[in-house]
Amino acid sequence: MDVFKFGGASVNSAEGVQNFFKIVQSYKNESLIVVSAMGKTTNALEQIADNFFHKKNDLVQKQFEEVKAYHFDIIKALFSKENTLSVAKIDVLFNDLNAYLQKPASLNYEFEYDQIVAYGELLSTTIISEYLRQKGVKNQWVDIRRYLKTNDTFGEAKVDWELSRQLIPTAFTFQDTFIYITQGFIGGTSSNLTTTLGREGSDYTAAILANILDAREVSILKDVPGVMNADPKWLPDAKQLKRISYQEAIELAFFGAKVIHPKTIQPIREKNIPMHVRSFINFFDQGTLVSEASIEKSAKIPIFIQKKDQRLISIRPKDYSFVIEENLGPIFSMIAKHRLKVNLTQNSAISFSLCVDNSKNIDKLIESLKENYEVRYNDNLELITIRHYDSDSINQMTEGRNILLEQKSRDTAQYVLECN
Ligand SMILES: Nc1ncnc2c1ncn2[C@@H]1O[C@H](COP(=O)(O)OP(=O)(O)O)[C@@H](O)[C@H]1O
Ligand SMILES: N[C@@H](CC(=O)OP(=O)(O)O)C(=O)O
Repeated sequence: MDVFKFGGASVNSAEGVQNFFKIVQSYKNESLIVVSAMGKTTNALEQIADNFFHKKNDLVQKQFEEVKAYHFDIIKALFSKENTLSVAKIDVLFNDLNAYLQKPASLNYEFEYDQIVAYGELLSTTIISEYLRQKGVKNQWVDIRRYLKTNDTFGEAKVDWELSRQLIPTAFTFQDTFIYITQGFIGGTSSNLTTTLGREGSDYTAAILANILDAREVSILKDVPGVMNADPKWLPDAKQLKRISYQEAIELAFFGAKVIHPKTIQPIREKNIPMHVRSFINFFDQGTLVSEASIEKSAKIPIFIQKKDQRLISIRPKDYSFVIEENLGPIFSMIAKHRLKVNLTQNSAISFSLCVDNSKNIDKLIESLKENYEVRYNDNLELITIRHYDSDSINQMTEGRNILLEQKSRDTAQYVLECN
């Protein structure tokens, strides 16, 4: 059995869904297909959740109608007039969501977020499963929330592996069907409340299912030919990497290469399952193979990762005491409490610097830190990471730029730079 993951970009239009059908139709093995919300639907639902929580009802209704119209444009192009049954199934989901939005919100923001945002994947998978059925491709739609169990950390739920290992094999038996369609990114608590695994978590869902079901391989379908040595939207002459090791893939994801979700590699590596990152446009092209095998020469070329919108925070104890473990412990627990992603740290005797993704929680962190520390920061910075760097690649990235902080290890060089 093979696991596929189709991201939002692959199914952002009726043509995308038709292309999905062509790929599935041409594939002859048992397939479990994980799908994300269509296009930028999760972003739109995030806004609805935010306005719902803050009781901005007019905006909620307007944005709900926009999401509905976007999906119905696709539905109209896909379904025949006679296929009222499929359209009715999709309508049920919109009616459920609309009914939810009419009720008062609870006081738990993350809970409300998950209940609303999960509709993106419920809608996309229903539309796709029904379209395949209309085209005569037998498949089974699975509500993954019943089988992929998590704790109740809404917004970033942790997988309950023990329970999921018991339940997931009961859903995907391949007895009556060759093809399963299910949702990425979402799960359910043991009391069946909807949760999400964190933004862009569908790759992770594919990896979890592959691990539990001992898949033969995983294919992640993207709008790029594979993993490149840079985001081609940033550096257009980026080169494709034909083959990389699990370790390299984890490093790339950790440093922020958006092409693979950071949590994806661990579950497939544990079972030594190969993963192909390949184009949904040219599905039969080779793509990038991620596996145990050592990095090929091609992967040893410099790999560039850009993270925008960074903040560099410098912290100094007010009493000029050394920055040692007893200071670092409380600083890191404050960072964890505010759920911030630290991308780089550096310390001297009496100061500690960290480079973090900008987010609304940073100001709260800075306020908390100011109780015991002097805090300074720079905004609107760029963090560039170069794996397998050499002097040319460093020059290419830093020449003529103001470097605020730099750090090098044997394999990786990182630069916090002012934006030009
Ligand atoms: N090293 C890289 N190689 C390939 N693509 C990359 C890389 N770094 C960032 N990307 C970006 O990742 C995008 C694909 O990932 P993503 O948008 O998350 O796909 P999806 O949401 O469809 O799963 C590409 O369009 C590309 O801009
Ligand atoms: N739809 C979710 C999950 C996801 O992984 O999406 P995508 O595969 O399009 O990145 C999100 O946008 O966060």
